[in-house]
Amino acid sequence: MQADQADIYLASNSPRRSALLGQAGIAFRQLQVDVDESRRSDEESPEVYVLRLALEKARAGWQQVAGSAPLPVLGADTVVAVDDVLYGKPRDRADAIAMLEELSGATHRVLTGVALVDDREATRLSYSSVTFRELTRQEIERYWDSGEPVDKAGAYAIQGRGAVFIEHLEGSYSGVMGLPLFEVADLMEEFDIDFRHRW
Ligand SMILES: Cc1cn([C@H]2C[C@H](O)[C@@H](COP(=O)(O)OP(=O)(O)OP(=O)(O)O)O2)c(=O)[nH]c1=O
Repeated sequence: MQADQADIYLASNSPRRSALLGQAGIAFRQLQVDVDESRRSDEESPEVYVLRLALEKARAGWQQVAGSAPLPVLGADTVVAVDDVLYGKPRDRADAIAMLEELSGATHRVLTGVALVDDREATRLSYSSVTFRELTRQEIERYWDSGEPVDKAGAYAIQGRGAVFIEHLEGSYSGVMGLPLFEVADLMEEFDIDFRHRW
């Protein structure tokens, strides 16, 4: 797609985020950005952290395109949180198994920050509450072996096999999957970007 036919840039390598934007009928071009995803300290709350990262990704994208074909840039970041402990993508098998054992039979939060940046900057936060049924150790190990958890915050995918663990969801399905479409549409409206003419 040509930049001049797109509504926005998406500063993300996540295939889930691309799929969700496409689902809403938003035309976009993808940008590769690289930002430091480390948390500043334990005092940085999950909410502040995801919004900061979403903004940093969108700003990094805007720096790439501002001089040439300037369309607003969308960035997003997703974490799973249990109290103030954050679970991002698992480092390895042991990390994923520990995360899933923590999520088993309990309720956790999924936070996704989204940011839209050009000369302006705006952010939205999506907050969901997800309850897992009890998982057995064998089930967790099989799930890891399926390959699905590897690049997902909290080591599961609501859009995949992980759906069978979810007893209850309160919030936003697309937000848990990585890009909350209600909030994205709201940001687009704030920037006066009309994507619905394509519907
Ligand atoms: C909880 C959950 C997360 N995820 C994914 C969404 C995100 O891609 C990933 C969280 O990692 P992020 O660091 O938010 O994003 P990313 O590194 O994959 O992509 P980028 O920074 O380039 O935009 O977890 C799912 O796909 N399904 C789920 O149910």
